[in-house]
Amino acid sequence: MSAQKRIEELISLINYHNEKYYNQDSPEIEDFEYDNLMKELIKLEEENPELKRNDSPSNRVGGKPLDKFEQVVHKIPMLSLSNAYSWEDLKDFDSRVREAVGADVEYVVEFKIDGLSVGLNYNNGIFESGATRGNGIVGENITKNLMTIKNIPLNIDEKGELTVRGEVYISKKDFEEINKIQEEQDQPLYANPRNLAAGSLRQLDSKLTAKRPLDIFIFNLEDINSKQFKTHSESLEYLKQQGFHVSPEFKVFKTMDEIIEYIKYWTEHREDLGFGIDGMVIKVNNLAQREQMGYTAKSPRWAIAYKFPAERKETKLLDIVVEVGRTGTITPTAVLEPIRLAGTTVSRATLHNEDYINEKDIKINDTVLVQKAGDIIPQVVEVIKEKRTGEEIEFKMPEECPVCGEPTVRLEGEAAVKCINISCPAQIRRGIIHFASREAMDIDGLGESIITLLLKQDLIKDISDLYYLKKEQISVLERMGDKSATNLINAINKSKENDLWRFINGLGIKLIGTKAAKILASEFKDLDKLMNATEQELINLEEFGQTMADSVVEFFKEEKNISVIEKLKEAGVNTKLIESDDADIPKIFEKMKIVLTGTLPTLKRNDAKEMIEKRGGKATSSVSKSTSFVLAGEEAGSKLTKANDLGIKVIDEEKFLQLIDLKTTDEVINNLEN
Ligand SMILES: NC(=O)c1ccc[n+]([C@@H]2O[C@H](COP(=O)([O-])OP(=O)(O)OC[C@H]3O[C@@H](n4cnc5c(N)ncnc54)[C@H](O)[C@@H]3O)[C@@H](O)[C@H]2O)c1
Ligand SMILES: [Zn+2]
Repeated sequence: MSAQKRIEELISLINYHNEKYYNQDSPEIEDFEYDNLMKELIKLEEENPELKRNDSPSNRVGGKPLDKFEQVVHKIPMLSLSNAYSWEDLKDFDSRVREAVGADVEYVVEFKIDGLSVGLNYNNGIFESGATRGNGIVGENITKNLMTIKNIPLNIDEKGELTVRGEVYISKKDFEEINKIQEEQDQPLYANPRNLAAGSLRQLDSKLTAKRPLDIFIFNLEDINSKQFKTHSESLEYLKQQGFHVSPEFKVFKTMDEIIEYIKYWTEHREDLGFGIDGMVIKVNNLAQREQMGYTAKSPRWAIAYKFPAERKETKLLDIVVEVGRTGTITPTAVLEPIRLAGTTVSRATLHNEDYINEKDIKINDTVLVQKAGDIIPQVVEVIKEKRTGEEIEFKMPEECPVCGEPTVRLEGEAAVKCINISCPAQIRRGIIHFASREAMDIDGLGESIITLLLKQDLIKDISDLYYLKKEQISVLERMGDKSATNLINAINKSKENDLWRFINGLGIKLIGTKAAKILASEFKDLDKLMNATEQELINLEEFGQTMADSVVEFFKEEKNISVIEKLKEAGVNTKLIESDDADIPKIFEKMKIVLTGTLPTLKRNDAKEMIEKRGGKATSSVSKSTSFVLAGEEAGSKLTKANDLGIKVIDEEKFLQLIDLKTTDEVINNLEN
């Protein structure tokens, strides 16, 4: 695969996983797999700078804010942190700092709390509003939910305007307890305290948030209009006085050697803490020096996060069992002779996937080294081969789903073996929730609780059954009535008219999110055509690659999936692209690749994009020889330089608006040449 194609695919995949991790609080892959995708992308971008896209996730923070919450633009951008994994990384950081601001440097070292970042705004002594990090620029307004956290003061003495940033977290004890309840109720476990904190805080109903034992540590004063501080440590002391629950144990140091000693101490003792930390954050203390060093698009240059290595111990691997996750991934889990590790008793460890087991040559009855990393869930790192006795038994991943019995698949280029049967009981509830969700079929009133109820009462077995529900079946359910039953039936019926991309997205094909669903809908126009698409046709699509193509092909091979789709069609659910009035718009940009860059004076980026697409053009993000023209606004940056280098026509908004009124492609070309 060409570098360009792979970059495109990596961007699609990373965006997809960002969406799952940051927006749905339910990652589908392990952090280390995600980090590998990101590393591969960064490496390819470094090797091919001309292919680097402005919208690459490698220069952005986190996910995108969900529109179920009110969106807020942060007064101060909420960035991420760059990472260090070794003493050497820390020393490099130290050199960079000293090079930038001189030898006289002080650092503050703090815990890196494993939670969710929030910003809090105060004015006139009152807590006014608070938001999640979102994409760093725009976050979600979660003020009401934050008000339920008792360690967030609602009133402070400071009367000026100020913004603080902190980490909302959940204690280790509560994390373990909640996961225990999840396990008892056969619900998915939370991967780490961060996902749990995030899920709890981003509830639409703050009463639900109030039920979760959330707490907060404040770690930065972002902005204050009534005072001036010289150092970060001074500002933290001040925040303590104001009644904030400031990150404990922060300390000031002069040299990296002392910092390393301090970090070593906490590496040993972090288990004594009641809350989870996944590293230590080192920050330049002097605020003027911070300003001098500045920021990258993603993180401050004056801080770095040191991530703890995992703790390890030896034990016996008694058995390997498999579990089908809510996304269909079949994960092998090691059953261990219990040991104490990093403060908790460990009797199970994840083996990730088939390759992992093969690479490490892990067998039942082996003596293994187990580690607990930032992810909380322990893993088997290696087999102690010298301790083999000949009693070891080889393990094979199941060829059939242990829950529904359908054949399992392993997609090209993917590590996971999966059950992709959309009516597999192990994943059905989640699949239906996804189908009805806003980004998919958008069925009003069909939320998690009613879906659970319908499943419990055996009224539905898969998504197609929704369209066969009768009002009388619903109105008798708990907390439903005649009116809400009618509303629900109407909403379900209305969704039959949805455009094709919603249907495709709703199917929950692995790795196919909203964006990919839209591409598939506009390319194939008809579900039947998509169902017969070849792998090569799919790979050729923009932003697609082998892994995604494979996932689509495999999905439509599965007989169960076909029968659900047939049932949906019979119910009258639309499976064709809805060609809107856009049909009348002349396709003057047919076959053209148009790059949008910078901020346009009046048009919003998305609007310009839509105008291009409605006229048959492709709005792309990287300038190349095949670019037809560039529509540039203010601060257009590197793309503009590149277009000029390649001799590609650059136009402004005014000119663009002239083009829009033309009737034929020839007219456009003539106009561009003049
Ligand atoms: N598994 C997946 O699908 C998936 C997807 C996306 C991201 N991820 C994981 O998420 C990580 C990236 O997340 P990130 O960008 O939030 O970075 P990060 O969590 O590694 O570090 C930045 C965050 O640390 C927090 N923090 C805690 N204590 C702090 C302190 N004392 N000072 C300053 N900040 C403090 C802040 O909230 C800040 O936002 C990666 O390691 C990646 O593996 C996983
Ligand atoms: Zn199954």
